[in-house]
Amino acid sequence: FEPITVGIAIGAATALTGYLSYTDLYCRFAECCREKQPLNASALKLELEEKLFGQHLATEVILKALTGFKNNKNPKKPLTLSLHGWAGTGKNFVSQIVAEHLHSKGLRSNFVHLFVSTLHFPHEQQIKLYQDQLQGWIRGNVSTCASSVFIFDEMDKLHPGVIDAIKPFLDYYEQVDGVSYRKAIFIFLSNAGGDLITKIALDFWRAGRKREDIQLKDLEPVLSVGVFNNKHSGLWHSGLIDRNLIDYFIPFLPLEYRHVKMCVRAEMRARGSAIDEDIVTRVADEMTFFPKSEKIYSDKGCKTVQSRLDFH
Ligand SMILES: Nc1ncnc2c1ncn2[C@@H]1O[C@H](COP(=O)(O)OP(=O)(O)OP(=O)(O)O)[C@@H](O)[C@H]1O
Repeated sequence: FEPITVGIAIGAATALTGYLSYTDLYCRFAECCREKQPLNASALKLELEEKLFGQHLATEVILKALTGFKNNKNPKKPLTLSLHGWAGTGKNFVSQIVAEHLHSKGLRSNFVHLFVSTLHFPHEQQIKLYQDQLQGWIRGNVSTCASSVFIFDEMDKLHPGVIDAIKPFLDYYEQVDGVSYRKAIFIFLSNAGGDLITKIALDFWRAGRKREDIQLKDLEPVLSVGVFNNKHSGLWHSGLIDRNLIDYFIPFLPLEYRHVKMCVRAEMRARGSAIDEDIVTRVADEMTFFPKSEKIYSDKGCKTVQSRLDFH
């Protein structure tokens, strides 16, 4: 080897490691968009199994969808998940967990964006403006970070048509105006279809069948058609469904008395208190249950558990 060649090689190696450690150092203090960072599927599985109660279908589908998508080096379209179910059954809770596994700061990350219909798109007269803004926001954010996550809460309160503005981004295009959306993830949350899910869960219960025996195929087709035909679903006659751009319709089952108790215990644990079964029972007994005759499912899921616990 000539000394000059060796010198260049050493120089290049130093520059490279210097660059790498600089990047590492930088990303330790400032948030970086790590597009290629793999998903820790077993950690996600463990967290969902430990923390999400009574949602065997959602757990299974979310795991499958995310691992498949993140393991695919060349996805043909962004991942689109539509979460449906009764109030307080864990849709926001799961989105938060998923967001944290994709970008460690979760909902506080610069690459995770939460839109709430009644907050961000309240006026029916402004649909055109919202569509333009939405396109601009999404284009800007995906240009900055290809693996951006967009969560749309309260889809059922979104004026019909608003969401169709993002249809071009969800489609099978390699690029739209020079930006590729294929690594992005879109999550829609909605109460629409909650009645259909409850009906099927109730049918199983009345037939003496186990809740865990409900399969995705019992619910997914009913859900997609139901949501498409529901004027108040945010996806009414939506091109997103028409064009099969939603990859998974994920049902959240209504929560039973035993699940509410599990939520109370989880909350006590999170507060660092010892589990007091008397209090657990008292809090769960204060919740209201439906249908009137059988009183199986909690009206508000686990939603008011935290505030109720404050009174005990
Ligand atoms: N299945 C569940 N397992 C564990 N905890 C739950 C579950 N469902 C709800 N919770 C608890 O209740 C709180 C409220 O639930 P969450 O906000 O996720 O409901 P939601 O389905 O998004 O309701 P909404 O449709 O009204 O927005 C969560 O922060 C969590 O603490």
